[in-house]
Amino acid sequence: MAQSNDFKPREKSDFSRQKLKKLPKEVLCLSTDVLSLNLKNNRLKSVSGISALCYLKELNLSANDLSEFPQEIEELSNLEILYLSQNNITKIPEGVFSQLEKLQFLKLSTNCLKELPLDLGQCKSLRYLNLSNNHLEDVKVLEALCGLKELYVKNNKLTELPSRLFLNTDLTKFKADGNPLRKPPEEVCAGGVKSIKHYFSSLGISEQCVRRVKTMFLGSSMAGKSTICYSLRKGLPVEVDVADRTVGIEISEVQLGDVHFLFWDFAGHEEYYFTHHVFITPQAFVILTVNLASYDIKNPQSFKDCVSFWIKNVQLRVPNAVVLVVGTHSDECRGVEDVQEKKEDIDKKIRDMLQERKANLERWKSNLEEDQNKTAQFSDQLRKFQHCAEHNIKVLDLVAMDCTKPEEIEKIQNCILCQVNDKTLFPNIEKILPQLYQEVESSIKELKEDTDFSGHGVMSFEEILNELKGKLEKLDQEDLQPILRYLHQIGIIVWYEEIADLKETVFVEPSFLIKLFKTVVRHDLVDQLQGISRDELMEERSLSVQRDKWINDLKGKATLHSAAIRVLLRKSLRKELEIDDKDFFDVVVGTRSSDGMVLGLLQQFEICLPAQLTSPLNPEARDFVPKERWEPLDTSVYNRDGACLFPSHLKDNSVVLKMWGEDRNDDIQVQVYFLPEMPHGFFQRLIIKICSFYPVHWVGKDHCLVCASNRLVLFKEKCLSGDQLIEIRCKRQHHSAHVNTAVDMRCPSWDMILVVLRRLIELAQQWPGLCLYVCSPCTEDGCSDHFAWPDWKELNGHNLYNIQKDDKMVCCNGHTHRTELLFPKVPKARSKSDND
Ligand SMILES: Nc1nc2c(ncn2[C@@H]2O[C@H](COP(=O)(O)OP(=O)(O)OP(=O)(O)O)[C@@H](O)[C@H]2O)c(=O)[nH]1
Repeated sequence: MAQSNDFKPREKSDFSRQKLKKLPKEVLCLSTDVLSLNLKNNRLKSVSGISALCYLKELNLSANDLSEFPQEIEELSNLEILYLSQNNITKIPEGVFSQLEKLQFLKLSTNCLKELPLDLGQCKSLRYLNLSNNHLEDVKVLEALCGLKELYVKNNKLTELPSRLFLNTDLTKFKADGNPLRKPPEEVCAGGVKSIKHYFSSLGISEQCVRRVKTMFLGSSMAGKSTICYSLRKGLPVEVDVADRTVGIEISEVQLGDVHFLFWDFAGHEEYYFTHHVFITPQAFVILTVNLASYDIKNPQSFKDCVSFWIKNVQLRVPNAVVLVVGTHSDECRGVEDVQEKKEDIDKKIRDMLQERKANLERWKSNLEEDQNKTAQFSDQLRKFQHCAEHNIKVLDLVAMDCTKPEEIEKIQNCILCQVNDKTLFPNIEKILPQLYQEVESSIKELKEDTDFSGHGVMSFEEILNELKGKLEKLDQEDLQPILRYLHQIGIIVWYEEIADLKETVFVEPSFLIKLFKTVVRHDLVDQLQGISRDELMEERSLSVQRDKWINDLKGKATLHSAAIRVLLRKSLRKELEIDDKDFFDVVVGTRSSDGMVLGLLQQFEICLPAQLTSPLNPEARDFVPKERWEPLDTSVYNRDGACLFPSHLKDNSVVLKMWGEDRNDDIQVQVYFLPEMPHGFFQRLIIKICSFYPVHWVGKDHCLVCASNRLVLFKEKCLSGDQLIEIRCKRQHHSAHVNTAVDMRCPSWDMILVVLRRLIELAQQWPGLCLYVCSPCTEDGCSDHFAWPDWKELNGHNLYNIQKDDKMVCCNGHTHRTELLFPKVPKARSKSDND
């Protein structure tokens, strides 16, 4: 059809979220001049007739029930943007994409694609392509797309990526996490496009195949983790002194057969759990040690402490991890039968626990499906539940052992080797690496031995480059960056290039860093403070009264003064590492006028919150409004030499409760349920995240109150009928009669609640095995009904205020609520001006 002069293209047609099962007449009767059609979030199984809309430039068919690729799309030759994500498409016929010459943006994520059509390579205009969450094994066809700028292939079955895709295109954004990649390994991909480009160009010179597995030893204190690690390293039983507790994490390298193991021995004492999850990374092999002698079949707490706590934590972080349970101290049990009985008990309880988790997820999924029939769309959430139910942790049957016998050490060694060589359990321990990567790794290991750096291994990037150049002449900065990034990912070195202050610093001895951490994050911190000598105090120009205050503030307010941190760090460096170098102390430990590296790292890991000893709280602090620029308070007025708040040390909520008062029925409330459960330390990390944002705050054990513009928002950890949740509350403003409350109800309190909610969701993403369920409870006394929040993850700030369209909502027990008290809805009068 020729375009006439008076042709005025119509803008957009929106038919999203209407539960459509087929294209309605209104769509088919649309004038053919429509340019953009949104059919997202319906239940369409086909889109017959769509080819009539031949001027379409943008078509959104995401979140529908399409199982076949709609062939008619090939006739929409003007199409530039096509969304087809979140359907069940299994195959794309050949010949469609060769017709779509103008297509620039294609989103096909979250489908069931096993392969790509060959003619996709002919879509030369494509700039953006998202193929994440499919079953693709090969993406070679994409090599031909030389104009591609962004490519996402997360969570597929890719083992190799085509080199030309990186060497011949202008790709700037690329994500491939969650693939069993060997060429390049996932750890190289994590470094970004530049690193992958460097990898492929170095691979051209020469390559090597390495078999490497990160192995994490977890379990309660005294279970025997260090004993197994040391014994495997030596090939003989090694007795560990009872007084010699692992603090933090110990890292070592061991070669067993042709597999190179990186052992991470995690401390079993509870105080250290808080930092563990950061180091529990995908694809690792987990060895869970259980002391069989102290395990008590009859006491459910015993299973909880020794087994289920650990498995649940790993599962939340790495949902498809492989766990080998090793039962130690079998020699101290009451005979063979006792060992066998305990083994069977643990194996059975683990099976039941995993089954229960699955059943719980199914239950919540059915609830959501029921809600979906009544109210809104929950496709994202349903998919997440499905994904969690399908990706189950693999827990191998318990192997009992006596760590004091050489033959038992050999037995466990063979068992570990046998498991990692099982391709069904570990499909990708093999990695292809350029020769240069291996050479740099070996040279860094040699450097560690060098006396100049031994002990701390803190080096600048320049120093490393200069040192290595002595051995590898051609190595330059461009080579070293991606290789260090890779070595950081596999845990051989630590390099936080994203933290401005640490960009130039490389820790070639990761255990040094962990030793520094353990000085501050430890169970006996009060004892440590008490043990500070007079000389050590003098060095910090402090008196013993100050030390008493440090102890009192730690006990009473969970706050550790920066001066105390410096004293403890210096002491630990001198004692454990025999380092006594003032310049080094100043950089690592810090001074009265500048924070050292350790403080920066503790904050980076969200372990503590910078606190002020005499903080000028300002309840009038400017308000946060989504999408608007927000400036924090002028922090220059703060006393620089402050303190750190460790929320995990807090014992009660009295400070918070004093400020907040009683909960009231008319508080605006949102509840976020954690399924299957809340990760350890989640609430404390949320406190740190939120309080870094709202400088006026009060913190308690499991309550936290933040304030801005005289409005208070409380969030607290709760447990209701066995389900764990975080409740976010804001007191309603009470107005005099003449004020239009409806207008004021789009109050900043919702904005503040949403800030907390967004940060919470952001944090939860660090635990891929975690599902969240967000709802507003019915606030009538005694009513347990609630209103589930629909899929809102993808909604932008503006739409968030309109997630429910009706003015009133009624719970299943007949209680009516104004929608704006349940969801952040813009009242009509206000929404218009907002839109303007
Ligand atoms: N008799 C006997 N003793 C064992 C066995 N395994 C470990 N031990 C001893 O138990 C004690 C604790 O072992 P560790 O290896 O230090 O325990 P851990 O799990 O590393 O403990 P944390 O460092 O607190 O996390 C040590 O004295 C070991 O020698 C065993 O199978 N039999």
